[in-house]
Amino acid sequence: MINNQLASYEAYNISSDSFPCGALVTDPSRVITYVNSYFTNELLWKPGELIGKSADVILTHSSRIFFQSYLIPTLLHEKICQEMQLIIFNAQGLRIPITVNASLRDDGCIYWSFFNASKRDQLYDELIKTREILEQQAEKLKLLASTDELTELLNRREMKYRSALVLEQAARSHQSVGLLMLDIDHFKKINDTFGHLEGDRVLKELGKLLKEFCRQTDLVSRFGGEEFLIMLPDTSLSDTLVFCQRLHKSIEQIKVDDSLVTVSIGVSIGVSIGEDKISFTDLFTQADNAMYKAKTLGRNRTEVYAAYS
Ligand SMILES: Nc1nc2c(ncn2[C@@H]2O[C@H](COP(=O)(O)OP(=O)(O)OP(=O)(O)O)[C@@H](O)[C@H]2O)c(=O)[nH]1
Repeated sequence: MINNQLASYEAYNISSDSFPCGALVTDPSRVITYVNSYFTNELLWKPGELIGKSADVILTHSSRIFFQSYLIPTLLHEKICQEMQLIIFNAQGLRIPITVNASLRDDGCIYWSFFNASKRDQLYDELIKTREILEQQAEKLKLLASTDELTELLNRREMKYRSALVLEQAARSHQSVGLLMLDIDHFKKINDTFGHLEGDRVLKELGKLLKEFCRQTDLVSRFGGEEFLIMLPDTSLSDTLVFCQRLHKSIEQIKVDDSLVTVSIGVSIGVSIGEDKISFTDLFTQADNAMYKAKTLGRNRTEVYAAYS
């Protein structure tokens, strides 16, 4: 039966040279005793450069360490190891990633099969790159979903969400929270006089100023057209009012001009203070009422919600 099979292999001229992988045998001293023609055809080694040499000649430094410290002990113990990853050199010193299967025979010789894994590594690289791109896109989408495009401040939805969390935390730790509703005065006139593009520039500049003016822990948002909402965690009424006075001074520095007129920006601010457990909607309504009071009383000023004034 076996003789018949060998005969049929011979008929097809099959030998280990026919397989599209490297075949290599090492003796008990890890000296190479056989390589198939894959090493010549694909890896450009001449058989004379390998036969009689230690297997170390084809291994990179780190693969040699892995070979000695893991592969050989595993083979001695299990007699077989599969799908191990190594890097070998071709005859020109090029590093080739390979997958190795090996079995240890009773005579101490090890039979190795080497599969070129360059394509698999390329695929891994492509997958890693794709994952990085997707992560960056997800990050951008997250930012777009939570920020206002023009000013890059938090948008209305994100502000509501984060403010509610801050209020919950403040109620637990019995801290007061300042909420400021800030509305640019006569913004329609700015648009009408200087154009919408200039109006947009003012919104952007104010957004930048607010971001720089506030602490990292404050929440700063563009809540609507020319309305900004700011939440100051752990801030009392008196500290909030000091903050507002400084803010008015700072905002006055923003100018709009054309060749004929120069105008300073003014804002009306409404303040409410969350001391006990209060919902975002209630605190917001209070600040909004106070802001309308500031408008009514002449603009470019801060008013506090009636309960505190
Ligand atoms: N350039 C620009 N203008 C905007 C934007 N969003 C809203 N506006 C304008 O802001 C103006 C707001 O006008 P009003 O609500 O009358 O308020 P105001 O002129 O500021 O007057 P007071 O608030 O009473 O001081 C309108 O002209 C809107 O078109 C924006 O994104 N860009």
